[in-house]
Amino acid sequence: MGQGCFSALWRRSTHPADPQPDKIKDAKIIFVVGGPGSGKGTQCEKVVAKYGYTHLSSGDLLRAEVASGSERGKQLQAIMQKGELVPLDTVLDMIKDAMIAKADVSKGFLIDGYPREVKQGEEFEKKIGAPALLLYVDAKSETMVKRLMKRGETSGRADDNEETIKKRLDLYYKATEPVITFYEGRGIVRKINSELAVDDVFAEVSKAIDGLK
Ligand SMILES: Nc1ncnc2c1ncn2[C@H]1C[C@H](O)[C@@H](COP(=O)(O)OP(=O)(O)O)O1
Ligand SMILES: [Mg+2]
Repeated sequence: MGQGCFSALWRRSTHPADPQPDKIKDAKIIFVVGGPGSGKGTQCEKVVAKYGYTHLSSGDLLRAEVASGSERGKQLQAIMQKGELVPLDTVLDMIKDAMIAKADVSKGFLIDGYPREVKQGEEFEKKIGAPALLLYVDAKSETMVKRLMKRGETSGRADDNEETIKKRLDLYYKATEPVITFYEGRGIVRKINSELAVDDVFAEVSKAIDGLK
């Protein structure tokens, strides 16, 4: 998406009188939650191909915004360079803008990498809507480390190195696992065994999505 388009959406979606956000009010929303390297992105790609959902990865959105050189990207980069957390509202507004942009063509939305903590889930529901399903992509921490180290050989991602991987895993167990417990209370969590081969994992994912209709 060009940055001109993005900033236009940014202005529109934050205007209180604008009808645009209504377009996503009834959208089918799936949260995809799992540790780094558990296979979220891999499964989301397959869901896009089979079901026509739109895949929105919060990390990809942030990285794309930085790469675009836009004003918002520059602000994000400055925050990230200082080693500070990107504000919750910024990530959420980016997701919301991307959802509005795709509302007419999408069968539903896969929200990957968000919420990272319970508070983010609550804010999402206030500003956008409630998820119909939470796919809990579950792999052992040894498996995640192994996959990330391998991904790091080609991903070019600065965070795919042993030291950062440990930190990301710690944060995942501390902050993100409570998200799963929170939504278990609502009965929308489907646990997916991501230790299996990609296609076998996808068979479980498909069953969970088919169960939505
Ligand atoms: N079921 C599976 N079996 C083996 N490798 C897998 C796998 N699912 C994903 N991978 C590989 C692909 C990537 O190189 C790496 C991390 O996957 P990913 O989809 O990028 O994870 P995430 O988006 O959860 O961080 O592991
Ligand atoms: Mg990913």
